[in-house]
Amino acid sequence: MSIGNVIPQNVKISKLNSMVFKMDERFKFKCHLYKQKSKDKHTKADFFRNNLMLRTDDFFKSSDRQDLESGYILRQLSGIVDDQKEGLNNYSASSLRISSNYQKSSKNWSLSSLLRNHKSDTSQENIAIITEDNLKHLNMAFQQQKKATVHSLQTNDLDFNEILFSEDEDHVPVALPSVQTTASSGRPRNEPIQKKDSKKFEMPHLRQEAVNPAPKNVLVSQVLPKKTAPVETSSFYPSDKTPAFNESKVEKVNKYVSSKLPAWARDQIEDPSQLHRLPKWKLRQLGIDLADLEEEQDESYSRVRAGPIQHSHRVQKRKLEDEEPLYPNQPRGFVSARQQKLIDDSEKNANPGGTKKTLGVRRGVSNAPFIPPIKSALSDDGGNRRADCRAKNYQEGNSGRVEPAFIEEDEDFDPRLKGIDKKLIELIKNEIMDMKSQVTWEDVAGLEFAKKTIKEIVVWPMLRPDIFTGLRGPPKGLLLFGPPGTGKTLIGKCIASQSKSTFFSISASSLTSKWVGEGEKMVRALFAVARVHQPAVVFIDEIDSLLSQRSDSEHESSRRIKTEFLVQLDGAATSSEDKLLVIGATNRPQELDEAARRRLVKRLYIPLPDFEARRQLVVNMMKKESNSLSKGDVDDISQLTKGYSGADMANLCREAALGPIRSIPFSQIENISPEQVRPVNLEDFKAALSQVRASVSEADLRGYLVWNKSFGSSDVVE
Ligand SMILES: Nc1ncnc2c1ncn2[C@@H]1O[C@H](COP(=O)(O)OP(=O)(O)OP(=O)(O)O)[C@@H](O)[C@H]1O
Repeated sequence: MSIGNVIPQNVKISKLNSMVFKMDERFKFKCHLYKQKSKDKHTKADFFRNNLMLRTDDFFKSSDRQDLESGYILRQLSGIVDDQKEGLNNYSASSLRISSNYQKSSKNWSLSSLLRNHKSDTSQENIAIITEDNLKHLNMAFQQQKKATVHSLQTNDLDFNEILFSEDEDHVPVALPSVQTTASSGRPRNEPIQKKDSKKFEMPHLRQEAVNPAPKNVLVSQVLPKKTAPVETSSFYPSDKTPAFNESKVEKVNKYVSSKLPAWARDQIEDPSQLHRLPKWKLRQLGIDLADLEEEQDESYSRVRAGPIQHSHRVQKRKLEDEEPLYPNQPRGFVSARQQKLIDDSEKNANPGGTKKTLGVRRGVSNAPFIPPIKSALSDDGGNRRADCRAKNYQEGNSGRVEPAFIEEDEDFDPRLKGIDKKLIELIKNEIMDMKSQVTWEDVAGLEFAKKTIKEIVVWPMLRPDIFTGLRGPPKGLLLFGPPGTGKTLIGKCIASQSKSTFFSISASSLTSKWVGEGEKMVRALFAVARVHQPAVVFIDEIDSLLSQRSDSEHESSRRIKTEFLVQLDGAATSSEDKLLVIGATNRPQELDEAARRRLVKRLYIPLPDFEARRQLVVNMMKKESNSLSKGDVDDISQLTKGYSGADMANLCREAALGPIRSIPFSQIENISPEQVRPVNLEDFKAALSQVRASVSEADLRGYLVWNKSFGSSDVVE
């Protein structure tokens, strides 16, 4: 009787399809599992063969089998075994070819698609390749193979290590005996195949197994040692190795595998305590991935300990150091896609410290001890190279900037920069001011109170950190506010060159970025780099544009920058040990956010220069120029320039210095020597006064005075 006879001819494909689905819930479930879990084609082919084997087994055992089911199984068998090119009969090397013959990996793997693929084969001729006799014969051979396997396992002929610890993923296909195909033998299709003994049915590649008869692709029950004949644990491990996990881990794996086993496979398990010995590829066929268990454990571990990156670390460590696998069947060197992703992520983030991204908390910043800028006893006894370096700079009269080579070396190892983009670090480092031109306190005309206060809170604590401790500790923020051109930036430059600290000159625009999210990263990077280079001063000109009052209408990104700045300036995780001073300069103090105002503890009014300051300004500026100004002339100029800012005074001096040039006839300009140019005199200043006016209005000044009265740190005599 041919197979064609057992398939009702009047059943339409769609009907057949739905009937098969109804009848075969188990297979459907496995297909589903398979689709979920399996990624590679090897598994697909193995899975298909395994299911086919199970089905064939059931088919022959079942007394009340349905004709339809029989027909379906036989159709599959006929396709797989007898396909002219890639059937099992012609199976050569690649197991993938079998599966790809029937199912492209991109397509859904289901019975319905299998049936669809066979639509064209519904003719009796095509599906009746195998006769019932053939199938009986197949079953017989199959049973023989099964028996041989079980026998091998029981008698320990089999090398358990090879089965259980095999890293070879290229499985031998199921031990179905081959049958003669029309193509290979030219035998009429519905003619029964002659009975042959199982040896003769062996496929070429299976013949090699005679040396080691273990079929690698066997049923669960075949792989598991029998309860009655337990295998010594020691035989599962190479003698010089101990099991990679302890007893509790074995239990966990057993429990996990047992819980994940499909019902049909669970029925076949004879000894659940040996489930951990199943090879990984076998587990994968069953839709179980031990990496999931590992991850579950790691997640619970990391919840208690350090955070999720710990896991990837462990995986990475295992990969790099080739340490013992977490479970016995895990092949060395094999890393699952999920594990690889975690490794890649952790490498990408370059965050081996495992510091967790937290909101409002300084990343990975330790409470680093303060490093004094001058050579101290601490550095003498090998305490700190940076202190030595800074002390060297100090002694040599260099600016506060540390040697670039040293910075490089230092940063490579500084954990405070971990997790911060290297490009941002570079950008910030470019903002470090190298004060080649020294600015002294004498260059700043007037502003005595401001200078004294700044010396107190900036320069001295940097030079003598041992004295300025506790309550005497310097503030973290200083605000210089006042009319434009009064010397706020100049004071910043002076601090940079006088305090022997690393000076970062930052403008609000360099901290903002068109890329959303980059701004706060810049702020974070700024503070991290500054902490690495402490003692450090961060000078932010026009700070009002960065820390203006927060409002509902403003853009989310600028709001985040502000928040990050405030947190970095004085947040939960900022350390009081940090020698970091932020100096903000603004001529719009009333626009500052109140939280920022609070953090900028010292708020110094930098007023317009008074009479004495204007005098000093004129003297300072004119000393480089040839002039004929008497003391009285300078007093007159100072008197006439009331309300002028420092910048206005500088402009006035420049304008006055052009007076002698203007007095030279145009025809002589080309030939005149510098010595022949007359000196600057009072008349030039008087002429210049009509050109250069005060830039600050009375109304503006009143505004500053009011704000200073409310929030300023100094009293100004009006
Ligand atoms: N007190 C001062 N002593 C000496 N020079 C001064 C003083 N004030 C202003 N100047 C001169 O004015 C120029 C501009 O000053 P500076 O840039 O420091 O002003 P500012 O207060 O920062 O102005 P803005 O608020 O507009 O930024 C300086 O280069 C300097 O030449």
